[in-house]
Amino acid sequence: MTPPLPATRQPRTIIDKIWDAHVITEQNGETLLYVDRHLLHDGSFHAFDALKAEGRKVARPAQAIAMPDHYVPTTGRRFGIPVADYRNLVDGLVANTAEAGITHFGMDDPRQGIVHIVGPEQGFTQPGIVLVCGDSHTSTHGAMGAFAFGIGASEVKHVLATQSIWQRRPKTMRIDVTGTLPQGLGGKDIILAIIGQITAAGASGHAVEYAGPAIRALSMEGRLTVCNMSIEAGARAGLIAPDDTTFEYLAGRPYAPKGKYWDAALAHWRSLPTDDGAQYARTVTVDVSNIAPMLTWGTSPEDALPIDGRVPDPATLDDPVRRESKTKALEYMGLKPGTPLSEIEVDRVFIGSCTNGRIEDLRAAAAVARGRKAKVPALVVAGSGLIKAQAEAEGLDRVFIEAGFEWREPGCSMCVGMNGDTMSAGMRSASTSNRNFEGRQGKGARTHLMSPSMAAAAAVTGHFTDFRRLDQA
Ligand SMILES: CC(C)[C@H](C(=O)O)[C@@H](O)C(=O)O
Ligand code: SF4
Repeated sequence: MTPPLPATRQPRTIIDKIWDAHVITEQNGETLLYVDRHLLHDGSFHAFDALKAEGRKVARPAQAIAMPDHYVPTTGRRFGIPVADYRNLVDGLVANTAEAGITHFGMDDPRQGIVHIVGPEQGFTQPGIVLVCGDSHTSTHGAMGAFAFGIGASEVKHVLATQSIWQRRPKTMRIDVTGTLPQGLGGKDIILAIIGQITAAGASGHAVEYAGPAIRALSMEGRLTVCNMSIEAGARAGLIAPDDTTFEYLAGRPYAPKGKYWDAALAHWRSLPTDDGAQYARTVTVDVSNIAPMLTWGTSPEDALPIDGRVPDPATLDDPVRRESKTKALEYMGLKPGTPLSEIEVDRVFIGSCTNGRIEDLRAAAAVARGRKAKVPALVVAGSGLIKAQAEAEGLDRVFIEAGFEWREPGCSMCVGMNGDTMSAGMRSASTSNRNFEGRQGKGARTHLMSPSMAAAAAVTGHFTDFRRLDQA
């Protein structure tokens, strides 16, 4: 009889491979994982305060980068931050990182932006690494083949002090995205279709690998959008095996390895994809060949439908708990069952965030805005200073400004409104961000999630519109 293969020779998923390579020790069902890279933002002050209170120091400052994103103003930056509370947080990050010797991209540094945009952009995010950040959308970085997840403030302190973190091994789940995505649709449509199908709790407790032809065909930007919203399906992390798209994106970026180190890294990265025959706890298939541009109607990202749909009727739901929660959602959203989505009017448009604030997103929105005029106030907020500069070099800022859109400085902005970019109660937005929870963009504000093309189409028509049929709208 042939002896069984040792554990490390069994076919493994990419998730298992990265996990196994980072185990330091195990205790009571938990694993101490080595952390390769750590991202810090202006909400990290609790962790620095706690570290100081314990008289401890940052163990590996070279393995972190920091930047303000949540609290930075998107206008009038050269006058500083007028609100003292926000200013103190942004200044606090400057002081904490200077003391620890951590690289910091300040508000006037062109590299500043949303952490989840800047990590990949700088090549700080790489395949095969464990990357953490005190922010739920850290799953974004999984698009480059990293095992990346959000952590809480006390865990941020632990990582600062030890460069390691205690974790329970997540269950693995594969989401196969099959079919050919219709022309003009992108990562946002895919992830909204996935969450619409599996629900906001569909991946709870799992680390998800997105696979299949529709994922392989996506650009790096589109993949980042998909992985960004893993957390909105309840996943602990979401990742995509690295391939030539990943390597081409990474080559030459400031933190990417160079010369012989690049060659060695590439050989390692090519060994990461899931082995044939590897087992996942769960597998789900989502076919995207026939989807139309997707948007949400309710207060959960799972409330997603194609633009040719109608507001659903909760009365038709069998489960009383869901019936009640969806009825409440419609009440909050001020919508009636049966209303065609394309007849819903909007008051505000937000194009930006770590979901859709990348150059490809701005190009897609500009293609719709070009030669048209915004009917409602629309904000365009690049995900980083470098993306803003690139967009300006391509003349996209002129396209937006001529169409009556506002062209702002980089940050989280109206995705969460922590910097004051909010809208008032009862207002309705078309937003390229990732969360449509009650109050997300201001108390009583109503958020509809969609792609940049769809948000721009809403801006120029004043209602939700299939951007592919704009000439008939
Ligand atoms: C403020 C921050 C910690 C929060 C997060 O964890 O995601 C924010 O980025 C969000 O998107 O809600
Ligand atoms: S852009 Fe939005 S989702 Fe992303 S980190 Fe900022 S607040 Fe969170």
